Amino acid sequence: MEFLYTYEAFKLELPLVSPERADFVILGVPFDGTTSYKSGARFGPTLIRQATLNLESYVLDYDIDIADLPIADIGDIAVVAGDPRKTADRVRETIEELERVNPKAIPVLLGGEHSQTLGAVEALKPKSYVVFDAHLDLRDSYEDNPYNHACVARRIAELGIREAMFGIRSGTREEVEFAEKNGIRWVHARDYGFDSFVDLVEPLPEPVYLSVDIDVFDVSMVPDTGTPEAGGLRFWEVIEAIEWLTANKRIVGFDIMEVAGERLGNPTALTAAKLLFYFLAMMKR
Ligand SMILES: N=C(N)NCCCCNCCCN
Ligand SMILES: [Mn+2]
Ligand SMILES: [Mn+2]
Repeated sequence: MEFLYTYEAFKLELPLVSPERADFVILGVPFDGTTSYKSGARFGPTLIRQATLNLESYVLDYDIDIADLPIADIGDIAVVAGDPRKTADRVRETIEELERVNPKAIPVLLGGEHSQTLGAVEALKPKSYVVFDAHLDLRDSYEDNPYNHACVARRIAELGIREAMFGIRSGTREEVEFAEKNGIRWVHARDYGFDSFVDLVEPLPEPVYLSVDIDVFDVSMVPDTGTPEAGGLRFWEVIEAIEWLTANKRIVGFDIMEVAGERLGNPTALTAAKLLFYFLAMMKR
């Protein structure tokens, strides 16, 4: 099928099916318009897909071969350079197009700036937003733009969607106060543990949208991202949490955002690719 705003990208090197028949639909969002520190998010989708070439499709832990799963790759969103709102509208419209032909498909976004998660959430209308991120992303506006990547959780909260955040280690006093006033619960990276994850996520209503800003991981693992932060989570901490989530909550959408860089095979992309394969496998466990 044809989507209005996507173009053919370098696709995932797995046996692929059409979006009508897929359980999972990969969508690249190469938007890089509001990055405040390190640029290169426009290469995120390509970097992640290319990094998957290094991986076995068989995931040892679950005895699942993701080459056996019905996965589609519908390419990348044609971005409106410099306009995160217009680009996120295209993300929303693309996912709405997909919902019309296959309402059961789970969109999997590869990004690209975190600002673009808003478009996916607007289309999918989850009741809860679970996010791994170094940053609160609760600013009302940043660099004069309310659709900046640093505001995405604020815009999502304003839709009445419940939120829980993990791996946080950066924010402003205003963001902390906004979270407090609006019942947004978050766990500092220093305090993070599996039990804290279950405590916060268990009471959340379904369905859930799951977002991983790649900068949640320690900067040593993910140096190629827009706003890297020391003191992050380890790979298996995030995997164990998502294992619980996929086993216990209905997930309607997933993304891995803020992957950047200009060198193929960079550690950030390798981390994102591994996370992608684990997510797909654990959804079918
Ligand atoms: N959500 C985010 N990624 N936020 C990052 C904000 C960048 C803070 N710069 C601080 C600059 C101080 N001079
Ligand atoms: Mn972040
Ligand atoms: Mn973020």
